[in-house]
Amino acid sequence: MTAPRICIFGAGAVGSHVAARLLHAGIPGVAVVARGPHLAAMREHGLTFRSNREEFRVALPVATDDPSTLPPQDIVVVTLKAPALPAAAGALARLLASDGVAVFLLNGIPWWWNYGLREGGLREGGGPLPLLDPDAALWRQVGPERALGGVVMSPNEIVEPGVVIHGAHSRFTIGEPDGGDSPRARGLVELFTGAGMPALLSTDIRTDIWRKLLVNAPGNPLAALTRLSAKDRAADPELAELGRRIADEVTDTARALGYDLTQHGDADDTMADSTVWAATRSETRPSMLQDVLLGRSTEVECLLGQVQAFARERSVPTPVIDIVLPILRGLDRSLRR
Ligand SMILES: NC(=O)C1=CN([C@@H]2O[C@H](COP(=O)(O)OP(=O)(O)OC[C@H]3O[C@@H](n4cnc5c(N)ncnc54)[C@H](OP(=O)(O)O)[C@@H]3O)[C@@H](O)[C@H]2O)C=CC1
Ligand SMILES: CC(C)(CO)C(=O)C(=O)O
Repeated sequence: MTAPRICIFGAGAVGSHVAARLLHAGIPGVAVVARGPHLAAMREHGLTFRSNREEFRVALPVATDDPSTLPPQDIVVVTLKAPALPAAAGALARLLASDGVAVFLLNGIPWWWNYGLREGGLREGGGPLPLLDPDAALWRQVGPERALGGVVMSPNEIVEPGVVIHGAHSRFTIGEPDGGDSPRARGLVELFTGAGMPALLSTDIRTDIWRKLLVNAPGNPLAALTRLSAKDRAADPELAELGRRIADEVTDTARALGYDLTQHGDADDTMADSTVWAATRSETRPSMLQDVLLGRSTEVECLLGQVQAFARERSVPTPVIDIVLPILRGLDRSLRR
């Protein structure tokens, strides 16, 4: 049997971590789609992975900014930021083999949310979410049936072109939108685990997504708006309280949709670990703060905008999100200019 073709699409912080681990583990058939100075540095010097426990460098056999030069891929690990996804829909659709699968390793509510809903969700059988997939390009071209959901618990940052630093332990949670235990989801979990990236198969990926949102919906916007680390925000009682209130509004919204975030989810131990380091220990800059510092657009809609949209559909009050969201949208607009 030939090795599957695996492509990391959007190798920035998280994607470079994944690519480095797969290549370091000797997994064949790994290609990387990246761009700009990071791509140039990786091509010239390889990709350096650094954490407080280890440092290694891998050569990239195939690295390009033009996915159309790659053969059809069996597995595409998508690590773009959410605002970059719609524009990449056509390239992603062409890159995937007809029976290929794309795992979306992103924070926040994903574009495929309304696919494979079992119960308790919004608009069962509904289609694309306008805030996340405005022209339905992802829904129509990639197709939610080729998507797997992912939750990333792994702080990473590109500190210079060609170098990714990793701030604490990692956990990747992967699941089918319909909660099924499929060979393709299981295969991905085995691939990640075998390459030294602890991974879990989730049979309830939406609950796991909501639970990670409890970290990101308060943490990323407040980090982006204040430019403070998680540790410094946790030390400020007013910011900590604001964060708690956003998390409560996320919990209320999830509950109204049928997701009980007080129950243990598939990735619960991960959440416990994450909450500890995200809230108290971490000096790592959350991904949205990295975006602001680099002058890039932010993941405002998948982290807060869609939560507010869900809340409004279910008449859940979100007074704090209603204030923070327009400010964050304003910041986002200023960065897009
Ligand atoms: N970083 C972190 O610690 C964590 C991030 N996450 C989540 O993971 C997801 C990925 O985040 P992260 O890795 O930080 O994001 P990054 O911005 O670091 O990585 C995305 C990469 O994709 C590149 N890119 C964008 N469009 C294209 C394109 N068309 N072709 C080729 N390359 C492209 C970007 O390049 P350019 O820089 O030029 O735009 C960037 O290098 C997000 O949803 C984030 O919230 C989750 C947990 C932790
Ligand atoms: C949990 C955290 C904050 C890890 O850095 C993250 O998910 C992010 O940076 O987006």
